[in-house]
Amino acid sequence: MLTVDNLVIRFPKPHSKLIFKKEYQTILHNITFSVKQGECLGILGESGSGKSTIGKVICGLLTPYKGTVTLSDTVLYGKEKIEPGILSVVFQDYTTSVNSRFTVRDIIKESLVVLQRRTQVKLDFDKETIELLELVGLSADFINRYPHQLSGGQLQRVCIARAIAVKPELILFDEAISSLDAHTQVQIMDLLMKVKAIYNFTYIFITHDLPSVTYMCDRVLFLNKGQVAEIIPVEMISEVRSEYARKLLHSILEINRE
Ligand SMILES: Nc1ncnc2c1ncn2[C@@H]1O[C@H](COP(=O)(O)OP(=O)(O)OP(=O)(O)O)[C@@H](O)[C@H]1O
Repeated sequence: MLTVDNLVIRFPKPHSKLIFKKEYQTILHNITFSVKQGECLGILGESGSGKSTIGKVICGLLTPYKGTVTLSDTVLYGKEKIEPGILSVVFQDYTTSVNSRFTVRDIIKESLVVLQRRTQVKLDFDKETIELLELVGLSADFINRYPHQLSGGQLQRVCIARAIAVKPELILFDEAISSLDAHTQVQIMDLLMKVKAIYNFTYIFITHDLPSVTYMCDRVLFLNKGQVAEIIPVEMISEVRSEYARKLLHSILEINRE
């Protein structure tokens, strides 16, 4: 289970007029939510609302000014060290999230090495990689390919295989399917649902996209200017109470209609 409690993130203002003191801009204001084991939480909000900043805190790229993030009884950013491989991230920009000089074998092996170290069980890397490739819908012969020899959808499948390979507690998807075409998006969402059912993974799904939230998520968190406007089960999404969530849903539906 992931628990985010009273998270505050602030950044120094770039053009502060103060000379001896830094001025700060608060980006996330006392964010509190939790995600149960096996649950998928969608984070929906306008551009600049702070969605990716929440993701960056959870995956350790940013340290909170205040608040705590706890994953399976481990306080991230506390004195305890995060166990490597406890969480995985899949970003939108799959081209820059892999080393272009690595083959698919090398990309996935990085995760398998972490898993081997954690479990102290010797792995047959090629066998595990081929199984993972098959799980994400790619045949064994992809193992020797380089990123430039793959389509966007295929490369994102490799990134998903890499994320799964460490058997993490939680996988964070930050706009992970947004740049794929509609058909590939549906295929990848089906794949993610299948993988989640097999491993009972916990997912956080950051997106602008309402249909993917309703398709994938159990609950949705509406983020407005760095504040939680509302958290609601997906099947009750048409009954949102906060003005922000109502307006956001309305504007998304209008755009989709056009
Ligand atoms: N390192 C940083 N320094 C200063 N400001 C930052 C930094 N990172 C993000 N911000 C600001 O924090 C705010 C939230 O950014 P964030 O990327 O989390 O938004 P988002 O909801 O993910 O947007 P999008 O959907 O466009 O990706 C933005 O105003 C952004 O300019």
